[in-house]
Amino acid sequence: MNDGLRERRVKELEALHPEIRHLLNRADPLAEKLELPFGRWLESLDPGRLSEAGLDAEQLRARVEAILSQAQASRPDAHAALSSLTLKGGVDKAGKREALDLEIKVGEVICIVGPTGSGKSRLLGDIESLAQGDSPSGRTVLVNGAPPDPSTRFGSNRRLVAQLSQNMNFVVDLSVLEFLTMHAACRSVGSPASVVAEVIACANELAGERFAPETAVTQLSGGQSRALMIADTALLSASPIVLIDEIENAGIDRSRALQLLIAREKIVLISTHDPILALMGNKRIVVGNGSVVDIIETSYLERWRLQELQRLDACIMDVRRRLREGKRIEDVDSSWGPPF
Ligand SMILES: Nc1ncnc2c1ncn2[C@@H]1O[C@H](COP(=O)(O)OP(=O)(O)OP(=O)(O)O)[C@@H](O)[C@H]1O
Repeated sequence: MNDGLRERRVKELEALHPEIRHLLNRADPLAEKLELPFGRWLESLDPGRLSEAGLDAEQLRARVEAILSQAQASRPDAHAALSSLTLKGGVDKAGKREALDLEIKVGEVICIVGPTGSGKSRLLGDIESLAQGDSPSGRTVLVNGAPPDPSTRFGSNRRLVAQLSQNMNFVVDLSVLEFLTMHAACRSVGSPASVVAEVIACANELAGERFAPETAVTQLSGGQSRALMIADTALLSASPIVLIDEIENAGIDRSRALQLLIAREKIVLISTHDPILALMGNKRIVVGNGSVVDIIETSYLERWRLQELQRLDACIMDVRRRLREGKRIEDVDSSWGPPF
């Protein structure tokens, strides 16, 4: 154990992270020994009691050290140095060379489009694993123009990339408030209560139906969990690269979700079949037969068209809301124009 940890008072350690408090309490109810340095506290533990709790002193020390180093790695400044991501071509499904050399800068939003089965998720997977020619596509991903070091790729703190996959299933038995408070504590954010409140407010803005802070995360609907994870990623995650595999269902306000992520100076890559999302990026990567076949910059005229599409989308969202509320739609706003 390093001297710094040995000398730190138990009181200080347990205040740093909820999991440490939980762990130390399991080993020994803390009240009387809070002022002890951690090293002395470990020596004072009753081995019988420890083994009843399914622990031993060495395991306890290692776990505390791991939690502290994870919290350190996920601090906002841990990846402050990321400036670009470069994708270098591999081969398509037929083994033909892929002509790809794309540098993506922080702040850019890149959409990935292409038919079903064309390789959109594979491309996201390559970025998630920071592939080095060792995935089925043979692509290489560079961070700041160079191959990432193995600790970034394989370390337990691979926080460079956050991936929001299509299925979000919670397994922990916590309320939304407890879950987010724990995440805020792991990230050591300043004013955690207000950040947590902001995440909940944002998630409720994105989700079709509202949920309360006391709702158990396992009780959230698909759309609500997705909205919660998007808001959490935008406001609480330290990862500067965010990968999103489709924001599909349940009436999530997709435009607002993307705006939330764009505002955070991250690199965002989103695989989508949705025309509005596809046009919201700075560029779109077109994938076919397992390789990138084109990279298209969103033009001024396309952005203009996007506004039209967003107007139509707002109409559809409004109809959806009305129908869900059991209302009729004969009296909808006539300014909707041609579709009605
Ligand atoms: N370059 C490649 N070389 C070999 N296999 C590939 C390559 N690209 C994609 N694949 C494989 O092709 C299959 C379909 O790809 P993927 O799931 O990425 O498609 P998709 O575009 O995301 O599909 P969907 O739109 O239906 O989600 C996967 O098994 C994937 O691993």
